[in-house]
Amino acid sequence: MLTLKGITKTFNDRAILNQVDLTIKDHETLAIVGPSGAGKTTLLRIISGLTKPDAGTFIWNDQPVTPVKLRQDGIIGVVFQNFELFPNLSVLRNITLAPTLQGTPEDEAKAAAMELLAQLDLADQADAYPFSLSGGQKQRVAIARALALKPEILLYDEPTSALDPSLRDSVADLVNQFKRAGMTQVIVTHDMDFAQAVADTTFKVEKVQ
Ligand SMILES: Nc1ncnc2c1ncn2[C@@H]1O[C@H](COP(=O)(O)OP(=O)(O)OP(=O)(O)O)[C@@H](O)[C@H]1O
Repeated sequence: MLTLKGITKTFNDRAILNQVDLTIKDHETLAIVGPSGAGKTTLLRIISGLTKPDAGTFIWNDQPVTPVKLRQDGIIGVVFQNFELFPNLSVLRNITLAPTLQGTPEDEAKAAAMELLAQLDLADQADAYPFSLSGGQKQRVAIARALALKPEILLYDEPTSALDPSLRDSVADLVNQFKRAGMTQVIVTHDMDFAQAVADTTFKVEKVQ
């Protein structure tokens, strides 16, 4: 369980998040919703260790922790809104890069990546480069890349917004499949129908006046 307490963030003297408390329970899928500009992405970036809060504490399984450490330790994985794949690396290499940098032997990392690609219906794209993939395929590679580090919590930033609306249901199916497998997931979305289709819990970020 990850607990955030008193998360506060100001940009250019404008308060975006003010004393936000949030608990992410094991195995739940939590949707972070709220109006545009309320600070949803900022909160996700703080949980990912990509943005430093001005104040606040994080407790992981009863121990104080920093989000940077959680991400470095592979406890938190992130699927970015625009996928952020490495354009000069094949699909397979996009997925094996972080595990091999962390010391997993190349063969082992490749075998695990091929398994993930097969699960995500992408096995035939292992040698492709990101430019040749559809939006939905890029997203699944981004998900495979995050899963390759075996995170305990998977974060998604607006997973439906960079995709054709017709793909929304397939993203919901995937998220629900991971949920059934026991994954803990946190999803920033402005899409209330999507949130309703996947979330066990909804957390609303309010705009600070
Ligand atoms: N690095 C930054 N520097 C300055 N202002 C920022 C920065 N990042 C975000 N902001 C501002 O913080 C506010 C919240 O942004 P954020 O992207 O977190 O909102 P959001 O709820 O995710 O919005 P949306 O639904 O439109 O994506 C916005 O007004 C944004 O302009």
